[in-house]
Amino acid sequence: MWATIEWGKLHPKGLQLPSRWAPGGLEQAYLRCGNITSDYAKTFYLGTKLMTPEKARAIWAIYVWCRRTDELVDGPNASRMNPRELDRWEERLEELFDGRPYDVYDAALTATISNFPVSIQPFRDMIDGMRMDLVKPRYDTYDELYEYCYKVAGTVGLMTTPVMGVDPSYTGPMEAVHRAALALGTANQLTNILRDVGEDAVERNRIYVPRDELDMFGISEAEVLSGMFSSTTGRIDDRWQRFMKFQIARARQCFADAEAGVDHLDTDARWPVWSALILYRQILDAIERNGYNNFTKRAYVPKWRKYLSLPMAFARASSPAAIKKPAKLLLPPSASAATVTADRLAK
Ligand SMILES: CC(C)=CCC/C(C)=C/CC/C(C)=C/CC/C(C)=C/[C@@H]1[C@@H](COP(=O)(O)OP(=O)(O)O)[C@]1(C)CC/C=C(\C)CC/C=C(\C)CCC=C(C)C
Ligand SMILES: Nc1ncnc2c1ncn2[C@@H]1O[C@H](COP(=O)(O)OP(=O)(O)OP(=O)(O)O)[C@@H](O)[C@H]1O
Ligand SMILES: [Mn+2]
Repeated sequence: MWATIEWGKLHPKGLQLPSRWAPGGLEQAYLRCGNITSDYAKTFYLGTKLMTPEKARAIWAIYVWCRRTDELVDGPNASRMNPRELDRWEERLEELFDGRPYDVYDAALTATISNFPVSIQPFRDMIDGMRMDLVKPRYDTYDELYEYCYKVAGTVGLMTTPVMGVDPSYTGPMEAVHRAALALGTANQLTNILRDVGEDAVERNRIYVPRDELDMFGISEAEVLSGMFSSTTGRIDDRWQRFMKFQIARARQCFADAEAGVDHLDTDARWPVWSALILYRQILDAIERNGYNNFTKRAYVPKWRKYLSLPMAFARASSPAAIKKPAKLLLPPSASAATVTADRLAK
């Protein structure tokens, strides 16, 4: 049975939702998205509470859609995943953008896109990123990896920026904000990849770090698959340490490219974004503290550091001086790879 619920006014086409999925209507749909967000990412959820309720719940709806998309290829049912399922997921996406959500979580997103100028393209691109994950276990170059990072993470920046909004006093080009949003997504994804090198290689036969860069440091694919420990010292191989220094420097550069953009966001969005940036970036420090062993040690940010970071992020978000910094644009992927040359870092 289909019931038109109170959000007809939100969407020009009028929204329809099976009533069994919307016992309390839109409010319930959003609340459920909020609960899922808080289950998966408590600190981040807390950050969204500083935003206006309209923005916060829109971000939760986007979060849940992204999380579900990721679960399709990464979750417990992932082994049954195939391109057909992703095609179906994309049809559902088109339908929900057309005002015909399939379930209650989709419905929250339908309402979101009618409230904020969110475009469908980054959502399509994220599904495409998941398709890449199904068929592409290796990356030859950083340009290839960058495309993957854009699709699975840069897209998140493009989805959420129209909800968070830019500061009314910002008069610069929107392009700079979008580039920063892309940079933060890329930085997070690169960090995620560096944290999980061992797990991805051993459990999933995936190597995301670029093959030509492994070559540059004289590292073979087989060595990555078996863990880069020196047979004489038993410690992480020197080549791997140098390689990781190079990778970490590039990820840090992406975080730096994102920084100026955060200050252009609307005030209430800055804290959650600074928190995400500061928390995620610390995973890189943790990899260093682990002596670059991302094969048998998982880099994580200890709780006390996390909680220390939140007031730091808050201070950073509230600092008016930060706004005066000139916007810095993200270099194109190959240029940005070139700025942090292997030579400089291999010392
Ligand atoms: C306000 C804010 C921080 C919003 C982002 C919230 C949001 C909608 C997140 C969705 C994340 C998600 C589930 C993506 C699916 C693909 C995926 C899993 C990507 C990886 C995320 C890390 O998740 P996790 O640690 O749980 O990974 P595991 O699966 O457990 O391995 C990613 C690394 C990508 C995360 C990317 C972002 C959070 C993008 C951030 C960029 C912005 C919010 C734009 C900010 C704007 C400017 C101008 C700087
Ligand atoms: N200790 C950690 N170290 C590194 N990354 C983390 C850690 N905890 C969570 N994350 C990542 O940071 C992102 C934000 O999540 P959040 O910090 O809210 O995680 P949480 O585990 O729910 O937090 P809490 O410690 O408050 O329960 C998530 O995508 C998560 O993968
Ligand atoms: Mn995942």
